Amino acid sequence: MIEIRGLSKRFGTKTALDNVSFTAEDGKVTGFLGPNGAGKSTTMRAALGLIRPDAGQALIDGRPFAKLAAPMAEVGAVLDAKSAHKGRSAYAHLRALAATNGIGKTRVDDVMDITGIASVKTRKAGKFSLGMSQRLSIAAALLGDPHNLVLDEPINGLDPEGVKWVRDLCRECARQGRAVLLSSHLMSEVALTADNLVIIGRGRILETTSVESFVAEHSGHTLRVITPQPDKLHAIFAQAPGITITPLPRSTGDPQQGQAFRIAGADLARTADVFARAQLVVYQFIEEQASLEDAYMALTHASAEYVSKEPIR
Ligand SMILES: Nc1ncnc2c1ncn2[C@@H]1O[C@H](COP(=O)(O)OP(=O)(O)OP(=O)(O)O)[C@@H](O)[C@H]1O
Repeated sequence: MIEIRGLSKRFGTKTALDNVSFTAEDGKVTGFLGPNGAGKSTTMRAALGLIRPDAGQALIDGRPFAKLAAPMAEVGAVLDAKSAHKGRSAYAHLRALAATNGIGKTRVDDVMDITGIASVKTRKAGKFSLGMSQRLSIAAALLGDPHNLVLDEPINGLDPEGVKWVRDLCRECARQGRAVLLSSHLMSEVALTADNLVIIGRGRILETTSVESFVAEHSGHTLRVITPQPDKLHAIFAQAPGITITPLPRSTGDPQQGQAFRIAGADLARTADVFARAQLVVYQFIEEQASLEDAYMALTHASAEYVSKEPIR
């Protein structure tokens, strides 16, 4: 179990973490999501004792990293895929790590098999593609057969087969009872892999929830309507509890006249019937599948540090 308790960290005048707390439970994959610069890596580095927080603490199975008796057996980490010595072969890199941590040769062979890099064991790490480097980092993380895994954007650079492999590996590790903390900035990826979600923006926790709850809350159908009679539209649903009407910005291809709205909580056929009986004029009426990515973007947009303001010209 990885417990993050009230972590705060400033770099100069920059607040990287502001009272961050959450738990990555045993037997679960915890997706750690946030836009660039949100504080994911800083939190993970603090959990691994690489950064000293200004306040709060991070505990691995109840103890700070510095107090772990056999760190590689307790927590394995992928922080930087390209951290291996460029001039060393993959095997020599893993062998050196194993030797300094009292881990035998057979485990080196095991993790090379698990991560699919046995056939390139003699190749220098500097010649590895980003995807192969990710596999090598994961092999190093697994060396000590750790009870906890901290994986910072492990799918970066992987091809679809590699992405699926990381997903299956995370699921299998959780099934074996390990705590897996997996960072990403892609909701679509995390939703397929994680049990729980921790969403962070500008160093603050925005939401901690389960994937199941997030999906149930955000992936429903909504209706999009464009009407020149917005007052009439509001009047139709004025007495309808559970139905919300939100004005939408105009999209490319929308009719020139009328105002666009999203209607949540209403059924397509019944709404069409109500519109017909009320003689509401509509220029467009469609059912949309709200995407998880949209919900996540809406949640984090206000706290995104790097947002493009201009379209590409
Ligand atoms: N060593 C450092 N010195 C100064 N500022 C730092 C340092 N490390 C991180 N920061 C700043 O702290 C904030 C959080 O950074 P962090 O790397 O934790 O974000 P992240 O969520 O991992 O982002 P990304 O997805 O881009 O990796 C950012 O504004 C970053 O610029």
